[in-house]
Amino acid sequence: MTSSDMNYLTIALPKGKLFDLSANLLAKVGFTAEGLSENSRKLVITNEAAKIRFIITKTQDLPTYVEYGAADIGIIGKDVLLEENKNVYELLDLKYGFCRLMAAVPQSLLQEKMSDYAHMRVATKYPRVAEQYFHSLGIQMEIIKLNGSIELAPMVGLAELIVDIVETGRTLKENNLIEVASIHPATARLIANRVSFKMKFDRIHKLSEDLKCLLESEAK
Ligand SMILES: Nc1ncnc2c1ncn2[C@@H]1O[C@H](COP(=O)(O)OP(=O)(O)OP(=O)(O)O)[C@@H](O)[C@H]1O
Ligand SMILES: O=P(O)(O)OC[C@H]1O[C@H](OP(=O)(O)OP(=O)(O)O)[C@H](O)[C@@H]1O
Repeated sequence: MTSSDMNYLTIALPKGKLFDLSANLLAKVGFTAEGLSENSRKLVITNEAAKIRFIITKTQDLPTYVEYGAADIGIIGKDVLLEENKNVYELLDLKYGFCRLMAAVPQSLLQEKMSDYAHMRVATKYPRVAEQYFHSLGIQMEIIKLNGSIELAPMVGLAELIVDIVETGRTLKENNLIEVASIHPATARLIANRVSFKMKFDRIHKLSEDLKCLLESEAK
């Protein structure tokens, strides 16, 4: 299956926190399929009548599916887009999934200025974002890539700092971590494969416009 199948529009949705919000939003503009659920073990769900195909991916892999055209479009957090840095079009800010990328340290390691953290270890799920951020400050750090529960790393001496996303701040607070730098805000984005955007322009453009109108009307 490839999106070169001109009859279908293939939409990638990520498992996890953005799945339900994204599936519900798309349903409101008529893009849905029977059995579309994060809990389903089916990874490809097709609506034959509407010529829509959904694929369900791991969050971090979604931009890769869209870059290679295995999906025409997808929905993914800006944090993941910044980290994965794939060659895709970002069409629309969907204004949900609010969080921000930031750096934090345990209270006991708090320094006066960012340069005081030079050469310390940073645990993160976002090594590229972390590397770029510290590089932009002219600070060299040792980046340690982890896949989750990042807040654990400073508590057990794996790293001094973390770079992660924060939403409510509850996880930081419960683990005695203090935010020392805000790196980038993030929300869910509609993205498109560059070739698909040209070849299936009418469908993708209409979907993007319909979503934009819906978000504007819901914001009123
Ligand atoms: N509190 C939050 N925690 C995590 N992600 C959030 C939060 N708020 C918004 N988001 C957004 O939701 C996206 C998906 O989060 P989720 O935790 O499902 O990611 P994941 O990497 O798939 O998780 P896991 O690796 O645990 O399966 C994030 O990339 C981010 O854009
Ligand atoms: O500010 P808060 O509202 O507390 O949310 C932030 C937390 O949520 C995310 O973790 P997630 O639940 O995705 O688990 P993970 O650490 O395994 O990625 C993120 O990595 C933080 O740990």
